[in-house]
Amino acid sequence: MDFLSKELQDYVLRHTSPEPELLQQLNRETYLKVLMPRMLSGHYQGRVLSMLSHMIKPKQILEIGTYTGYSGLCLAEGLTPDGQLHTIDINDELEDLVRKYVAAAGLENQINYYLGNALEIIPTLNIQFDLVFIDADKINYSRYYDLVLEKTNPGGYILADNVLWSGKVVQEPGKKIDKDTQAILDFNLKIQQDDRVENVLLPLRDGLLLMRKK
Ligand SMILES: C[S@@+](CC[C@H](N)C(=O)[O-])C[C@H]1O[C@@H](n2cnc3c(N)ncnc32)[C@H](O)[C@@H]1O
Repeated sequence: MDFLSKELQDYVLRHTSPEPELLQQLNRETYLKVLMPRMLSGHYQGRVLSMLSHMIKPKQILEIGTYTGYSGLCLAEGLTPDGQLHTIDINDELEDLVRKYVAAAGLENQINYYLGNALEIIPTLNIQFDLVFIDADKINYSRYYDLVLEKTNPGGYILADNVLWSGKVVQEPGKKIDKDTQAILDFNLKIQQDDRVENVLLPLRDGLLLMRKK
């Protein structure tokens, strides 16, 4: 679902910094070779993630849901020179592609890629994060939040993608709510009621929830 008209989307993109060449290549290769390429953040959201990361200047970033590595490379743009990004994905079929682009970006020493279930890997990470990006299976968003909140520094940020879930969060009353939509509804409500964080839901692409740990 598009929340802006095609004309406005084009205008917004024409007034946003261009997509870096390497990310254009990764974007193209994902669309050519990988299933469900719409999962990739893409030019506009990628520039937003990069801008937010530059504003935060994180030393430690956690990303849940690497996919082909696009959003991770965007977030890594704002790392401090000695900073590290930790990114987790359960799908090992994308490993070669991810590692190829991490190497092409010259970030092999700053990006730590973990293959496996994020619910099992996060508890093993003995790291405090300045920025966390939740972008994996929607059903587990609340669990990821519970796992990462204690590992987020006070004043640190947690971002969650797809929180408008193609507009299904406001579907007609009486219509059956599927499991993923219910999980997103529960997650959004939980954050709104949690006074340990301040939160702003941005209607950006499929909805990006920004949280700041107090
Ligand atoms: C929406 S895609 C991530 C897109 C990526 N962040 C981007 O913007 O380019 C979601 C990813 O989460 C991964 N995923 C799903 N369940 C997972 C789990 N339990 N642990 C780790 N990764 C998982 C999927 O394999 C998929 O690659």
